[in-house]
Amino acid sequence: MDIILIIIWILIIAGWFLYKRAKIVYEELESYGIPYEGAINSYWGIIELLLMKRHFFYLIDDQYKKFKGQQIVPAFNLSQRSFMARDAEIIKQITIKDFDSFVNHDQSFNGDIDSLQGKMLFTLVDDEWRNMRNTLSPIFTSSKMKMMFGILSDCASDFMVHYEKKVKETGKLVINSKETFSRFTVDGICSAVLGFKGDCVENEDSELYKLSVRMQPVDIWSTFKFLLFFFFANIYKFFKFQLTTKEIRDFFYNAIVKVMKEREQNGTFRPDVIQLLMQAKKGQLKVQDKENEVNEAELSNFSANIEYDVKAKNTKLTNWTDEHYMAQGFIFFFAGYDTTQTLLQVTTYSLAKNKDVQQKLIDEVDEVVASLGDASISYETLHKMQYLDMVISEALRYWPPASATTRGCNRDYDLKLNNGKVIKMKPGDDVSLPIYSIQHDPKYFEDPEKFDPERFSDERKGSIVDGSYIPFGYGPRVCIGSRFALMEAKLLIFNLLRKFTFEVCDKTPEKFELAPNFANFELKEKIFIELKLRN
Ligand code: HEM
Repeated sequence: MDIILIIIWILIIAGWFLYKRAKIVYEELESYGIPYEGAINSYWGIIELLLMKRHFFYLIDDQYKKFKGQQIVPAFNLSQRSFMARDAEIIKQITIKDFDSFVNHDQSFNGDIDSLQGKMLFTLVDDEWRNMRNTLSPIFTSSKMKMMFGILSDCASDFMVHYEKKVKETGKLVINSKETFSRFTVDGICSAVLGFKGDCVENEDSELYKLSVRMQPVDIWSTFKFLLFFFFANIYKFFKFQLTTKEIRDFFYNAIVKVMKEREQNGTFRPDVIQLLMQAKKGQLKVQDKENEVNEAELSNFSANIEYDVKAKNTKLTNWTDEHYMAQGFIFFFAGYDTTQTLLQVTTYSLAKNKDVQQKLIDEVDEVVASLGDASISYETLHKMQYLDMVISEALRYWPPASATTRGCNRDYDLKLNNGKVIKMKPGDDVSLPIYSIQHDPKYFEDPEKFDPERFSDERKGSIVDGSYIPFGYGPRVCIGSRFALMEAKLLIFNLLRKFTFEVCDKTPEKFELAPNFANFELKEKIFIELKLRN
């Protein structure tokens, strides 16, 4: 009985302490007309996350919907002031126009917080980030993507051989789309980035596939560590937690550092990311390869990456260690395979549900196949497929694989609101960009719950407001791997639709509902769809 009383008192005091802290942090916002209620929601939201009651995505979306009409509202963090932008103009301002005041992703990240995660491009800050981004950008230009196109085409062919054999036995096959597409994207990223064949599609017991599953924070302990990493960086640091296990660190050491050394000794060459990382390490990688560059702006809707100048003021910070290169291999793998498999899940599910869209895409695929004769599809031809680009663009709007991203404020900054008031932002403040929510805001996208690729047609795409469509983020800190992801996803959809149609089956869920883990696209009910052999 005494113990229960003590616990109740501890909870009351902790609750009162948190309330007072929220008041100090957010009180100032009330004077700008930003409801204080938002701050309390944030605290309650974090408790729900800790208890694994809801997915992070729903907290963001609820907060976004609750404060209709506001341009900026409080977000979720207990270590620093945190805001959520719910306005395309503000997103544009923060990510592009005033980028120099918002260079980094989040203040809690830095090199010493986690030996591997702290050194990835995603988490590097300021000039260290600028230098690394400049070093790595040449790896993801269209000329380099063309170089890797053959590697990914081979992965897509292996996938097709495997599944054609299976489907032919009965004429149709029900697949667990998350597992099926994860196996493909792990193979793709493994072959194109790490430089060896993954064999996850062919080999059901693949150790690499099992490792990729273990990398996802789905169990309580990993989710808890992730939450500490994001929301209570000081506690995370104090206990010297690491998000990655020794097994994962060893895998990436062997896959990146060891292979780089071996290739250097043996003088072997393969057109993959690891080779480009070796060139980048020696400073031999040039940003432009004009002759082979593809003008993607001419070829597709949103596939083109704008190259921003992110030159560092202090260019001397380039003495990268082996751990830095290992960290880049890790982030390319981690950020690359799960996002792209989510895109494939959403695309195939949406095509199965929207047969008219699927038929229109099949018509385009057939037209391209007829024009190819015996030749294989090229990088340029794939990117010229306009309807495929529209479908993929809509899938990325409908369910963006990354439902939010963040920017940390790195210097005093006046954020002007439409009501004439100015929020005085300080170094250490965070702004989250709610990718899913803004892409589902009827203010920007009419009938947002409808899967409608026509939004991206030549006639209509011009009316999309800048800053409201941001599946790969926005500005100089935009996803570095977007070209790779689009190429991989388009290639597989093209190959699949040559042979199969996607059908809804008994086990296909009516809608997506995310499981209550922290961050990744893990559904309560898995998506099963049927692959049916085309006549
Ligand atoms: C459909 C697939 C993908 C989606 C939707 C996606 C989405 C995103 C988003 C939203 C960001 C944050 C951008 C920002 O804050 O403005 C990001 C960053 C990043 N992504 Fe992706 N991504 C995808 C695939 C990939 C692939 C294939 C790779 C690597 C091969 C990759 C590597 C990265 C890296 C390294 C960053 C950090 C960039 C930086 O901080 O400079 N992503 N991605």
